[in-house]
Amino acid sequence: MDAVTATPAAASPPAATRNVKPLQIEDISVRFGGILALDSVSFTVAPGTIHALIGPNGAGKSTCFNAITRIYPLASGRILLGDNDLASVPGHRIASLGVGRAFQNLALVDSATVIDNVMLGRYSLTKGGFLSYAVRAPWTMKSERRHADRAAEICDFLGVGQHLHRPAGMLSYGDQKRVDIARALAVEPTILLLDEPAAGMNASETAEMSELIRDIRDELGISILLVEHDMGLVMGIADRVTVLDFGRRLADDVPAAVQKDPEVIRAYLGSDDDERQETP
Ligand SMILES: Nc1ncnc2c1ncn2[C@@H]1O[C@H](COP(=O)(O)OP(=O)(O)OP(=O)(O)O)[C@@H](O)[C@H]1O
Repeated sequence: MDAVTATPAAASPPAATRNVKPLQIEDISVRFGGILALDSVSFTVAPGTIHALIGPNGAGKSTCFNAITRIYPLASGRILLGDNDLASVPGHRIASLGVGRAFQNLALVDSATVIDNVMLGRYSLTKGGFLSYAVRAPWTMKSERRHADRAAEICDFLGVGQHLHRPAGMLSYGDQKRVDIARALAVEPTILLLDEPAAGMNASETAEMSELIRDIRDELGISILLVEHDMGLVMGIADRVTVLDFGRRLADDVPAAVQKDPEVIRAYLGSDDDERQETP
């Protein structure tokens, strides 16, 4: 669907069931040698909202996700989740601060069961971490039961509760996507980063994914930052949209306004000599 013709979302009030804080991206820049992949980008994900980050190929969307999760260092700027400056904590602590991330290329262990994959996301919440569970230290058994129950509950919520003891690799692609989101939700995040959740899906799977993303916002009350090329999905569910182009912020507004923005239309449609065209 074209960026300009997708149907805007009906206004829906953000839920507030957890202690959800704003994610503030303040003037961040990321550099790869001579390439400025992000150039002083700012935007705020308001608590309990679905916020889409869109832009043509190479605009800097994945770089932004990787900066938030500390995979890439910032050249400058700040990323605040509530009072916590994410840039000042080690990468492995990001999940425990409340940031969950589901990946475009699924981050599942195919041969492990669904429940074990989701439990992998859970270890960031445990005192002894993965190792004490791996060696089955006695003090971990009771808490493992509790965490497994919660992991199963999350799988039920995502509609994959019937597959708990099947190897993840045996599930359909759509169900594997759900398990990957369950793994991200297992850290009990206050913000969930979703990287192209509808990639590779047909129209009915995409509609189900839209529903699921709405449910996560409305029923869990957490914020969602979404990178997605399917403009039908984005304009249908996002409360707010930030548009990047060549590493710069081009627009930041409600979907209906972004769709009419001439700069955004130009970035997506390109000019006659622009090779970056894509059909969102
Ligand atoms: N690890 C890296 N090393 C060098 N350059 C990189 C690296 N990651 C991204 N880039 C460059 O940074 C720019 C932004 O890339 P990025 O992957 O963030 O764009 P994107 O908006 O996610 O694109 P797409 O929609 O195609 O995934 C591009 O010029 C890209 O080539």
